[in-house]
Amino acid sequence: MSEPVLDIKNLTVAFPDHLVLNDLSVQLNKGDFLSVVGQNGVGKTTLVRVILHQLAPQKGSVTYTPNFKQMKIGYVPQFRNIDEEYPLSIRDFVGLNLHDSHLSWLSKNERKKLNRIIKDTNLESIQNTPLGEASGGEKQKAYLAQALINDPDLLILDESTASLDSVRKFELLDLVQEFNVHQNVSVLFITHDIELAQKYANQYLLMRHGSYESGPISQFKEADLEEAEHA
Ligand SMILES: Nc1ncnc2c1ncn2[C@@H]1O[C@H](COP(=O)(O)OP(=O)(O)OP(=O)(O)O)[C@@H](O)[C@H]1O
Repeated sequence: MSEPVLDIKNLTVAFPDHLVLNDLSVQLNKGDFLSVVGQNGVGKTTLVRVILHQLAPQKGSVTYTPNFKQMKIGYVPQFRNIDEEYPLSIRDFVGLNLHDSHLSWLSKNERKKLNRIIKDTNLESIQNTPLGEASGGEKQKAYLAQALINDPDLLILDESTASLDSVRKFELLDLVQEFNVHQNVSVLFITHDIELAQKYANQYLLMRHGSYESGPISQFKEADLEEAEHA
């Protein structure tokens, strides 16, 4: 039987002026690739903020296995442009997540980890390029490598493929799929792109204002999303 990584039960989040999440329950098992879809403002990022303990729900719970403290979570944000003058190379940027000590240099082990992730995310040939000079697809790959460097149990992609062209979207998600399949990293993928949502996921969560639907991706009906997107 699959082991739950996240068990989200009856989650309710309200801001002073409106209710955003209303009794949302969904489970993410070890090795799942869960696509989360739904129209703008339905609460996808709010859900992520609750999972990351940045926001406390009014009701409901998220249970982490083994527990929140021990769970390693990697996060890849939506594409944002980085100043051309940004001084760090791609390699140094990816390595930022390794620094958990006061030392300003990397240990032998950390260097090994960094070399491995740079290689596994196909960044070797451009690792010394300043991040500010990299293309959009390369920047997103650098964010992905940074999120993966500590071998997360859960990888959250928050519209990370938005504004990439279709070749780069598939390239990024092919990489994610490698880690999902071969290293059993569970993935929560927020997207408006139905093609990607269906191609890579084994599970889906369709969010509507106040009602939710989830299950194996084979049961996902595009018509439901269209209806939800235009509700
Ligand atoms: N701190 C806050 N205070 C008040 N309202 C908020 C706050 N954060 C989010 N909201 C509102 O909650 C709703 C859900 O926002 P959220 O960002 O979770 O939606 P989303 O589904 O991720 O949307 P999108 O697809 O546009 O990113 C929106 O109406 C938003 O304006």
